[in-house]
Amino acid sequence: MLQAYSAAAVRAAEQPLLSAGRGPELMRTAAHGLAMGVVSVLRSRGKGIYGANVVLLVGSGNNGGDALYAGAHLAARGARTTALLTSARTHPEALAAFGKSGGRCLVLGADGAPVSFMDEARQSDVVIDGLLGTGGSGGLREPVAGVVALLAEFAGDGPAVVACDLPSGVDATTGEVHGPVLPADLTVTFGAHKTGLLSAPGEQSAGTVALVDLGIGQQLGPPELSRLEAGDLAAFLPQPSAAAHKYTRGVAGVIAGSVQYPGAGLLAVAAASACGPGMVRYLGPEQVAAAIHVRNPEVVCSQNSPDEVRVQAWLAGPGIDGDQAQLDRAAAAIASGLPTVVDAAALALVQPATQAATNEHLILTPHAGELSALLARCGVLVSRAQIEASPLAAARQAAALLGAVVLLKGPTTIVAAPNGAVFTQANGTARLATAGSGDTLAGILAALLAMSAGPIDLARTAALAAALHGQLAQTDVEQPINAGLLAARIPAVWAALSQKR
Ligand SMILES: NC(=O)C1=CN([C@@H]2O[C@H](COP(=O)(O)OP(=O)(O)OC[C@H]3O[C@@H](n4cnc5c(N)ncnc54)[C@H](OP(=O)(O)O)[C@@H]3O)[C@@H](O)[C@H]2O)[C@@H](O)CC1
Ligand SMILES: [K+]
Repeated sequence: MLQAYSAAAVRAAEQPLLSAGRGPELMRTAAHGLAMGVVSVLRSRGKGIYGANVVLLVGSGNNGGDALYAGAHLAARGARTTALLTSARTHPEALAAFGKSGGRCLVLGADGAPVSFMDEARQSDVVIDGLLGTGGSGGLREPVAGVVALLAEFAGDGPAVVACDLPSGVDATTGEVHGPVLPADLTVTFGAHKTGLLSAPGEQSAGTVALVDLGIGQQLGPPELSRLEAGDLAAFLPQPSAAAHKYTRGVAGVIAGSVQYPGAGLLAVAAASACGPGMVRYLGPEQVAAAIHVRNPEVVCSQNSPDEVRVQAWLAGPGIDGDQAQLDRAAAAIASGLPTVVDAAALALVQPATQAATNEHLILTPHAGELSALLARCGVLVSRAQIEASPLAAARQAAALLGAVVLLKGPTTIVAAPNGAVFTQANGTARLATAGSGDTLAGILAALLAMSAGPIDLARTAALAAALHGQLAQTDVEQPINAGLLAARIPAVWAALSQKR
């Protein structure tokens, strides 16, 4: 499991080593890791260090110092290195080491970078972004911001970008992005993953993240957030025991779809069933049930109320807009006390928790717009755009106010629990942002809840569902995909993941 920490927590963990006078050693280790990252990027492009053109963007703090020491390492091995010093202050020892190794320095003027630097950067093999690290606050300021905006324009098919600790302008703790950021191909981060590297929108500028061990692991407290990796998926995907029968394997109840929107019911049921629970019960209109039976004859369909049937977990909400009977069933599922995934139209039925009615059995699965409406019901007015700019904070706030697990969909899916636990998953690609994809996720999650034995960790199960859902888009990445194709991929993807046990 990946674990990430705030900038303050990483600094606190480093402090004993700094107090013991080991700061220079830490910086050397960090810089060496950064240089190795640059070498790996050069190799992936068929180049060696000797004769490579490397450009450094150097800020006033230790982040710039790391970049300069890495530049010195590369210059000493034959790279042509040019640093753009962006502040009157530069880490003195690192600057001296860089100069001694043959690195060249140019200085940022009030009106921007020298033209020769921009030309060189455009033709370089790698740009090292060492402007701001954990000490940064707010976005890059002018004139650096202008330089970065220009570099970002040609970063796609120009030089590779390697970020030092984190892409400058990404908040290390919140993942918020203020102003222009140079999107990195590789981020070499030091000591521990920073929360901002595993949260949207910052994560989308980080590229691949490589961690350099600084030996501070023992000093780090509890993580701010966790991320399930392949081995965790293998361990946590439920496997039926030898003695299992259809009821012990779990029954997932699905309240989704309506005459007007039958597709949501079909997609949710198909996904839930493909996960292999003991049974899927569908509650909804006869017309939708008839369509479900064409593709999923194993599903037991009825027009019952949730109180009249036995399940281990519910999904309520996809495609039930405007269907009063379905909305009534959804309300009954929410009130049942069973683990319940609340999606789409059913989110409007959720009220802030009271002593009489807790929400601790609920997993809410909004997108940013739906979360904005949920928060408004708690008296917090934040727009969809504000949530997209700061999804980690919004998901946390909603989980605390509503007393329920919140799975906020987005480029990075964020799962926040009322007890403060947070998972983020970014297994999916933009390929999953298609109509009906959320219905599939909701169906998977309901099945996983139903199949879980013993006390269920709702947040971890939600993260597991998001990760499995994301993995469905990772096979045959060249093929176009739509939500209708996803359920059929579940068994093979599940089996492949389980083999990593
Ligand atoms: N700690 C350790 O043991 C180790 C730390 N390591 C490295 O140190 C990094 C943290 O270094 P750091 O604390 O010096 O801060 P850093 O991110 O370089 O920049 C802060 C400077 O930038 C400025 N500034 C702030 N905001 C700004 C803005 N928006 N736009 C422009 N400028 C802005 C601010 O100056 P100010 O403007 O406030 O005067 C301040 O001087 C960390 O990320 C890692 O790379 C590694 O070597 C391993 C060991
Ligand atoms: K940086």
